[in-house]
Amino acid sequence: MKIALAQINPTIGDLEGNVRRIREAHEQAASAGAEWVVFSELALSGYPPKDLLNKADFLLQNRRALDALVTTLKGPVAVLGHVGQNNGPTGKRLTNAASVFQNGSVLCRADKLLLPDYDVFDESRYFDAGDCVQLVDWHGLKVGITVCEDIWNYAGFYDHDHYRRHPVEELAKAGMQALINVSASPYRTGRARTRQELGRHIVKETGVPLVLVNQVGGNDDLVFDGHSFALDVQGTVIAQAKGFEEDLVTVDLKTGQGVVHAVAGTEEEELFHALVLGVRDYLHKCGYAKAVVGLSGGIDSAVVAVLAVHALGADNVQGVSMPSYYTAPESVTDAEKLAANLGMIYSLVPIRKLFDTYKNTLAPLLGEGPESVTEENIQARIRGNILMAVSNKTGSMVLSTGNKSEMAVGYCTLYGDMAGGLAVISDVPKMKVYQLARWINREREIIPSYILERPPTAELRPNQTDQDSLPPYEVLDPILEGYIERHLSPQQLVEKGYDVQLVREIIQKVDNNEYKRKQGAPGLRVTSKAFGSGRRLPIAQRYRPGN
Ligand SMILES: Nc1ncnc2c1ncn2[C@@H]1O[C@H](COP(=O)(O)OP(=O)(O)OC[C@H]2O[C@@H]([n+]3cccc(C(=O)O)c3)[C@H](O)[C@@H]2O)[C@@H](O)[C@H]1O
Ligand SMILES: Nc1ncnc2c1ncn2[C@@H]1O[C@H](COP(=O)(O)OP(=O)(O)OP(=O)(O)O)[C@@H](O)[C@H]1O
Ligand SMILES: NC(=O)CC[C@H](N)C(=O)O
Repeated sequence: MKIALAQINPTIGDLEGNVRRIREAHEQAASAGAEWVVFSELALSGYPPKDLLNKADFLLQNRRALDALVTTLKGPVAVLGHVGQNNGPTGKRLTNAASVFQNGSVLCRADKLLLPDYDVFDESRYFDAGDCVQLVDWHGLKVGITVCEDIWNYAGFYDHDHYRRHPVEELAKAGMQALINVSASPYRTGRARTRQELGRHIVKETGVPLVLVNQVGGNDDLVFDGHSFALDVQGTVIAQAKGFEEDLVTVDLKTGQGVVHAVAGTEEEELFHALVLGVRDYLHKCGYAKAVVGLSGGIDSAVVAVLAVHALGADNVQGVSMPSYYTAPESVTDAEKLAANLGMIYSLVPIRKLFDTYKNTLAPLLGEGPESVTEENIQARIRGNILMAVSNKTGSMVLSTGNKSEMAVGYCTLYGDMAGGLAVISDVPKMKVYQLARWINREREIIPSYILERPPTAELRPNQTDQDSLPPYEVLDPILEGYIERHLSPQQLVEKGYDVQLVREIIQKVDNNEYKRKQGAPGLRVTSKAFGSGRRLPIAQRYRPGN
């Protein structure tokens, strides 16, 4: 049985474009001699379609597109993820389905049995779970068809431990001889490895080969890394699609002969590709080709500029240096050097005069007295305003540069440096930003070395450094990771050796700044818990953790 793993990058709601991609991949697979072509979860609509599923016309378009594919695709069997719609009084709403069809006949439709509702997933808001597992008989070979989460609850291996069903075990009991899984499993650090570990666990326990086809591409905050694969019964990788790009690989389940691409180097390399794909797809899928970013001469904007240039091309990225009174000369020269190294567009717009005008204009309102956070924020907001003006005039999108550590504690200005369409590194803690920068510079200096060496500073008042307001990032980041990603209590953090007062202060800052993050641009999710759709907290609330 020769199978093609069709790893396509669908755009949510672009039925026409997605159908075209599906047809092209099907043709390519047929030319490569495949008998089956497997696509990813909800490949037809793109994953996740969210409340589009509440629109009758969207569902109609989906149904028509599916019908057209079922009736017109000739040749190999297709396994396609799509919205399951039920004609007649079945009592069901929609399902998250994978249909198996060939030359006009539907051989089976597997409705997803386990609907994830944790973190960024919200599936039972839209879908009903399927009733039973599905096996297709292919010339005597019983092939189990599953949809993503269906395989993530198997013999002690799970993402979420509240499901009562174990679809893989049910399939094994029903005599399954090969397992297919259509997935939309988003990237986070190490995820591709975890997926394969799960796969190896399944094939070893069940004794059947596994083919898993994952979506690739960015859809809003989520980045799908692809990395589709097939494993034989020993757990050997017999097909491996590339990471972070469309791909089609074939494998013969009988002989174990398949295309195996080398994947994933270091964690930093993977993160870099995930962020580049996230930026490219967010902008392109929103209809933007160009981006603009404020270049402060600091590490965050430098890394964002590098990512943007890789995602969009140097000619499509503009960096703007906007020095104020407190900007060190090196900040401007380094911004210029960085732009030159990247070959991107560079502009210099000093903001001193604008800042003076603001202060003079506001003096009657704000009174005399020393400068404070108010003036710090005015500078950040002048810069945000300038970047948005460039965006409006040139049709580019502003990329905001705040990292996860700052977003966590609110060390950022609303409508200032938080202005922008996409928060590129808002799920990357500051220490990781440095790691990424060192990886970027691994062969030659792209980010000027002084940017990596200087103490981090917002340069919004004389001689300011981040450490005037925050503990060193080496201390801050692990506390944030414990609190946000691992849900540790203050007491558990203290038991890890952190100062009790410090832990309390940091947690309070995180909790108090929910309002800022709610108003911030969407950010690319690259960890197990990002700010955004997977972390929903009330804003006006008074809960404080006990011990
Ligand atoms: N619950 C709530 N719901 C909605 N809005 C709420 C709110 N609580 C306060 N607010 C509003 O938010 C305002 C305070 O927020 P905001 O104006 O942003 O300013 P704020 O948080 O007071 O100050 C920003 C801090 O970030 C630092 N910063 C700025 C820029 C860049 C960097 C960097 O290193 O990258 C650091 C800056 O030095 C300063 O210490 C309040 O005046 C109020 O208007
Ligand atoms: N002088 C400047 N010129 C252009 N943009 C600036 C300037 N200062 C700040 N910005 C913009 O505001 C963002 C917030 O930067 P700031 O220097 O306040 O703190 P940061 O978090 O340390 O960021 P970075 O590491 O990029 O400096 C910057 O990333 C940049 O996009
Ligand atoms: N689409 C899904 O069912 C995704 C859930 C799955 N456990 C994952 O993240 O890989």
